[in-house]
Amino acid sequence: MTNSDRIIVPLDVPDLESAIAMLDLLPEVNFWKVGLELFVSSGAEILGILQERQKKSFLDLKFHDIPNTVAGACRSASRYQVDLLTLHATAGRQAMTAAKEAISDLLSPPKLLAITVLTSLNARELALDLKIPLELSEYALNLALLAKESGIDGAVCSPQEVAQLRRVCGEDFLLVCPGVRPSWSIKGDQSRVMTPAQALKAGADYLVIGRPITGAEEPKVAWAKICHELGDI
Ligand SMILES: O=C(O)c1cc(=O)[nH]c(=O)n1[C@@H]1O[C@H](COP(=O)(O)O)[C@@H](O)[C@H]1O
Repeated sequence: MTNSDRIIVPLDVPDLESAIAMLDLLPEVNFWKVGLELFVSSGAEILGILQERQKKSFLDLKFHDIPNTVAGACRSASRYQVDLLTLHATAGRQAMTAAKEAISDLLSPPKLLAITVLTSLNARELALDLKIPLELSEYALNLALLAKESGIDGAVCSPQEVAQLRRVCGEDFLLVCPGVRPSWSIKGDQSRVMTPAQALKAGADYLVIGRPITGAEEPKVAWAKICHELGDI
């Protein structure tokens, strides 16, 4: 796999037409993420389009509910044949175990990823607003280990925690990092960031890179620049 195959680009757009326009603009991208904005506005149609175009897909709906509801949602989402699917680790052990169990009899179930600590949060918010009494990195590690123990395939974490998670959770645990910013792009609402090269070097399997590409004046140029920085082009 080349480094550019490790980049997942989110289709964070308000409607299906904009999503298709983005796919047409960036045929080089092989892995796309469909999140709340597009799924809530336009439903599952985009997932069929990605399949027709032989692209890999990540359905990022971040389920967070009681075990029965999370399990049912994962089972329902699996009908779209996506490669990756997210739920929150803070839903707890029972919800994660039930989610895994709910898709265990399927022929090609999606890999389940647990959200640890959102990359937009900083240590101050975690301590003062959310009243979490642990260091941010320790909290992220605890959530990742809980996910692993519950049979979840991997975690979503910031690049700033990925080296530690890789060390403790092992090579087989899938680690996907948003919060990735090339040196030439702005952070926006992301808080715990690293560059694409740093994030891969730290041990990420996949990077989620959105606005630095999709919000660029010329998305194709931004994509090529990132691939070049990763040594691909
Ligand atoms: O689950 C995610 O993908 C996710 C988790 C997280 O902690 N932080 C995070 O930014 N994301 C998603 O990753 C993408 C990041 O987009 P950009 O900030 O535009 O690069 C968005 O689609 C977010 O929904």
